[in-house]
Amino acid sequence: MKIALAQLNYHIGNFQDNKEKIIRHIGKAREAGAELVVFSELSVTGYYPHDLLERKEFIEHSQKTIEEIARHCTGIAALVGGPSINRSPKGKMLYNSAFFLKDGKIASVHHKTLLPTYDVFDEYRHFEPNHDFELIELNGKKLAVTICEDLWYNQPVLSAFGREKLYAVSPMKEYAKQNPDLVINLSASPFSYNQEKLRKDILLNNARDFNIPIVYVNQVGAQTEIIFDGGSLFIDANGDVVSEMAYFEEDFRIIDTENTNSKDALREYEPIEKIHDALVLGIRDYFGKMGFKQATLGLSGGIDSAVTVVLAVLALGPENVRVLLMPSKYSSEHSITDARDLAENLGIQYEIVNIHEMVDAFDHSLAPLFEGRNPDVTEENIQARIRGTLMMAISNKFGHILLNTSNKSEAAVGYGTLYGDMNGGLSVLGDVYKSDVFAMARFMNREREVIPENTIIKPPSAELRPDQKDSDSLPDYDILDKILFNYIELAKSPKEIIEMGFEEDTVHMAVRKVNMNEYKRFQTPPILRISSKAFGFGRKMPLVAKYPY
Ligand SMILES: Nc1ncnc2c1ncn2[C@@H]1O[C@H](COP(=O)(O)OP(=O)(O)OC[C@H]2O[C@@H]([n+]3cccc(C(=O)O)c3)[C@H](O)[C@@H]2O)[C@@H](O)[C@H]1O
Ligand SMILES: Nc1ncnc2c1ncn2[C@@H]1O[C@H](COP(=O)(O)OP(=O)(O)OP(=O)(O)O)[C@@H](O)[C@H]1O
Ligand SMILES: NC(=O)CC[C@H](N)C(=O)O
Repeated sequence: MKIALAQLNYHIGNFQDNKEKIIRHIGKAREAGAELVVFSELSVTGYYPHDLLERKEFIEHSQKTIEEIARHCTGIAALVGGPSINRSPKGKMLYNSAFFLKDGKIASVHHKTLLPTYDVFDEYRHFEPNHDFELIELNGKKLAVTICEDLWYNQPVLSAFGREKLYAVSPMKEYAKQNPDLVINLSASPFSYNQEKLRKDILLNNARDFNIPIVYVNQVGAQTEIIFDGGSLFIDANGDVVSEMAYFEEDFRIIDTENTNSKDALREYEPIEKIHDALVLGIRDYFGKMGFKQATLGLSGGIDSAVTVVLAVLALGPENVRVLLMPSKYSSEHSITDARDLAENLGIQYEIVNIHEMVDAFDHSLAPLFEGRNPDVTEENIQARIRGTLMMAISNKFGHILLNTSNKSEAAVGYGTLYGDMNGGLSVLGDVYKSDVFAMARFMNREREVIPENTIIKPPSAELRPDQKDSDSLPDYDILDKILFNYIELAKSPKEIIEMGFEEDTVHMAVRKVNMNEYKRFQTPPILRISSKAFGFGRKMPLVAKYPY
């Protein structure tokens, strides 16, 4: 059977554009002689529409759109993802479904069985689970239609008692009893660097365990902070990849289920490269889908703002990025030259605004109130807040969106000033540990020195007081990041982390800072997610709590 895999980037709630894109690809698939074209999970609405799914008009609009798409499905069949309402004696139930379109009509509707409700997923909030496992018959072949998590049934889910809980039902086992020729999976599986391998293994193992080929079509593109990487697959019954589609871009491919001999040459990625590409796509789609074109940020000569500005230029073009260099009396001469060199290398607009006098004016006005008190973090923060105010002035005046430059290590331990350098509309590096920010800077310089070498090799500093270094307040980043990764991503206890060989005081200090600073992260902009445990709505922690750490 010839099947077209349509790996596309959807705009949530933009039924018009999504519909046109789907119809265009149905036509393309038909012209190429495909018998079936498969789109990704909730393709009509975009994944994930959250509480838009609670609105009657939204569901009706989706239903009408699918009916219209169905009318274009002649001479070819299609599987399109969307919400479906089932009217039963118990009332109206909403399902996350795959619509099988054929002969100009909706021929059947197949629902998702396993509804993920962990990390960034919240599907039980809106959908009911499926209990029917009916195959589709098409041109003499029997097809089992599954939706994303349906193939993840044997993955332990984080539960109150550890990572033990397993789903009670296995959709694959239910379908396998009926001997399908092929499993189709409509997916919306986001990128995360520590889940990538797991995802592929799950898919390959399913094919191998049940001895059935799998057609897997993933969504691509960023939806606010969640970045979908695509990488759709055709896997043969031995669990070998026959076709692997592009990452971080739309792709369209026709496969022949009878021909599994010619395997695709798979492209090798450097470890940091996918994170890099994910963030570029994240910025581009946040701006593109919101109708923004231009970004701004403060360029300090340090590595975080350097990496952020390079990503912004790749996503939006140099003509759409404008930066401010805002030296104070504590800024070193090389910070200004490093920042200027970078701006010139990138060909972006930059201006220098010295904040020295503004800082003095604040200090002067506050002097009578602060009489008898020594300068402390208050004065340091005033500098960061003056910069934050200037950046927001540029944003207001010219319509540039401010990119936040805080990395995950800083966000974790609260090393940043509220309403200062924590300002911004979108956080680019908030899920990237400082050690990976260095790796990314090196990757960006792989062909030529875009980021001045000095920016990469100098010790990180906030430059808010004389000779300040991050290492005065924090452990070295290579140690801190490992502790944070074990605590945040792997949910290990401080005791377990100490047993791994980390110094006791350092572990307690890091963990205490993470817990104490929930309130700060609650006020940060959305963070582009590249890990399986990013700060944001996939990590829900109480602000007010007595943390056992
Ligand atoms: N639980 C809670 N719920 C709600 N609000 C709470 C709170 N606890 C404190 N607060 C509020 O938060 C304030 C403290 O937060 P904040 O004003 O931000 O200040 P704070 O966290 O005390 O200081 C900022 C720290 O970040 C460092 N920094 C600043 C700028 C850039 C960089 C860098 O290298 O990137 C590092 C700086 O050196 C300093 O160590 C308190 O004064 C209080 O108003
Ligand atoms: N002199 C400056 N000129 C322009 N922007 C600045 C300046 N200093 C700080 N900023 C802004 O505030 C952010 C926080 O900077 P800071 O230097 O305090 O620490 P950082 O987290 O090490 O960041 P970076 O590595 O970019 O310096 C910077 O990324 C930058 O956007
Ligand atoms: N849409 C989904 O069902 C996604 C959940 C799945 N575990 C994934 O990350 O791919």
